[in-house]
Amino acid sequence: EICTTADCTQSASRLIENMDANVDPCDNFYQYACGGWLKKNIIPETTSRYSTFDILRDELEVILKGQTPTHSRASRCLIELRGGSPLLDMLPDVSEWPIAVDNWETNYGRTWRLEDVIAKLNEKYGTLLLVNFFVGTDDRDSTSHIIHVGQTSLGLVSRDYYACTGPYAEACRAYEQFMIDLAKLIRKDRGLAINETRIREEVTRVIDLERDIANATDTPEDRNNPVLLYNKMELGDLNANFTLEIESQLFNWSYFTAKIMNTVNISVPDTEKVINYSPNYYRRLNLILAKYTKRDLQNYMVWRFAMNMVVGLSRAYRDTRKAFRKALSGTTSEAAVWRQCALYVNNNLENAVGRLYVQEAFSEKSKELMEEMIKDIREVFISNLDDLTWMDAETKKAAEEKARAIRERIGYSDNIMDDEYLNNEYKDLSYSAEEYFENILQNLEYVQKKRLRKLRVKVNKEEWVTGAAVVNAFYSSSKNQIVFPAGILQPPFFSKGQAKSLNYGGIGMVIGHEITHGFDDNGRNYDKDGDLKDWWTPDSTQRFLELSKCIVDQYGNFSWDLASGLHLNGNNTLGENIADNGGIRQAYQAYKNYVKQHGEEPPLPGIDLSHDQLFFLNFAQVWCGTHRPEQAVNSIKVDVHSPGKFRVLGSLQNFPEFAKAFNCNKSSYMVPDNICRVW
Ligand SMILES: CCCCC[C@H](S)C(=O)N[C@@H](Cc1ccccc1)C(=O)N[C@@H](C)C(=O)O
Ligand SMILES: [Zn+2]
Repeated sequence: EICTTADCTQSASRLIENMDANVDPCDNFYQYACGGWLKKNIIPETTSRYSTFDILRDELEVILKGQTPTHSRASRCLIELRGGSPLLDMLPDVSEWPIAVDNWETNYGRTWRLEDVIAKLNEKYGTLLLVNFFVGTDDRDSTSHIIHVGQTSLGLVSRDYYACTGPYAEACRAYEQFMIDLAKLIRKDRGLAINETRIREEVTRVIDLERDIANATDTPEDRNNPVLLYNKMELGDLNANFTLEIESQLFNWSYFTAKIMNTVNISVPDTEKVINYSPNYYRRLNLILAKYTKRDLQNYMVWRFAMNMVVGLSRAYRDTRKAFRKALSGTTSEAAVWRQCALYVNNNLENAVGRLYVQEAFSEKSKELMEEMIKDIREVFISNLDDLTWMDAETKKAAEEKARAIRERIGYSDNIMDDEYLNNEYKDLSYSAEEYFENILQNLEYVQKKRLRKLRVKVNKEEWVTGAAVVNAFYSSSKNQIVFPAGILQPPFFSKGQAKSLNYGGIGMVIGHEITHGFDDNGRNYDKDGDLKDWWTPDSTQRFLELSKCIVDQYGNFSWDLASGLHLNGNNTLGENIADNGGIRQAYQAYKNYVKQHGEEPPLPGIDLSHDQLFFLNFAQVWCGTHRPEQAVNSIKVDVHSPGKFRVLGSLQNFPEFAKAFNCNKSSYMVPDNICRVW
């Protein structure tokens, strides 16, 4: 008989609302699953992407709003009253922004050193520029931390934007105008003359410099093999082999490292081992530096810092960024203040916020249900190894060991419920209601110092890689750990009262996704202890690469209308696509096992679909959503995930059980001639 509980009724109505039953599921399952959602939902002006996922995150912010003191009106007024002064007052600390001050050469240029500025921006402002110096887990010794130097991030999010043509033209124009407007506004506030021509000239040099830097960076495709990235050397070798020279001043790596690590009382000898993630970038960078002056470099670096800080200042300063934000995300208005605050506080005080969220919204019962599902799906992954004709027995054995070694984290870390632990975590922080901007600076320094201090400390494998109030799930290759924060343990992914078909199509698929990450093009390079060690036979590696190529090509063939027809990057999204393809298979088989053991579930009211079909429908509806065109171009360049629509189409095209569940015939779009399968 039909299930008429509240959970069944609610989930049935949600499924019916979101779908478009007039579409043939075998023609376009995404349109079939989400047609109703797409008709009813318009992207709000304040968001760049709007989907089931984003709505869950918005709802989470509402819960946080209820749990945290609302943002006082007074402090909003104070932010307006203070104008740009909090930023202007700290610029001298980073040797000033030449374009927005007079006599820079006299007051700063003479004693200026590249190492000093990069180091200060790093250790005090958590801004990693030009030389990306950071302390992280040693890929080949996951119990230790080690210094890394990598390539810089870019103001225009991806190196491709610097072509400044086609879909990138407006972003470049807006980026340049943003810098001009900010420089003029600061000079005006400082009562300095504004020579528009001179400002434009200097801004052009900064853009040219950053374009050269962008072209010096390795592409994401060249950085997806962790084995090739792992270049271990001594700190002293950096001086010998990676010369950086600016106006005939040699960059001293030892002096630079000391400048940063002295601030956390850690001495680093020249014999210290470091990892250089991007040797080629540093070789190319030196050639570029020869073309520019100290002033250009300083203009560039302070700009990259200031451009991110205007959001914490008055309206006039925030407005300089509007056109740039529109060009990169498509939004035409800022998110509501309380949402900005909820998001900021969640990102900066994740354990305090996580506790409030868990107390309000998480039920302990979820934990044991999740443990059972993880057990089921882990077993399915392992038993599926037997079917893989492409992997030899030796490699299969190692794969099984790694799969069994995966540790799980569900809901939240017990630490956050421990008052002493939490008070200790925040003991060095002291905020003031009148100094919003300084509070932000305090957080930047706090987080950065915490990271730098880890160098001489062992990796804590028990530490969670995420807060609890997060609608997402994670895999950590160095911890060989899968994590399901409380935020994702809710409908449509999961609810103890909803049908198992929906739970397996929702969170079940997520569980499979995270487990499969341990075996994707990146994760497969790490062994069961999270160390970069090859546990594959050459033959199995060869076969893995061939089968992955099928997925690279399949997703690379998808052209995205919202991104003016740009094709997905099958390489940059490979890991997530392999994870999706594994996840859907494992979750489905786990569901079939469940039914075999416990019998068919009662049908849902008002929707005459089998539970096999409901499994796929719920999986697909997680991805109902749409993007603003600017955001689509942005995400196709930087997001490691394929857009939701293609995550649904790609993974279901590769899974014959889907076609069977919907009786799709061989000629339909959802049943391609050849399918890809890795796990
Ligand atoms: C920088 C990357 C951060 C997220 C990476 C993890 S593995 C991830 O991909 N999580 C999945 C969770 C998931 C899986 C299957 C189905 C639904 C949801 C994910 O897709 N995360 C999206 C929302 C994201 O991080 O953008
Ligand atoms: Zn993932």
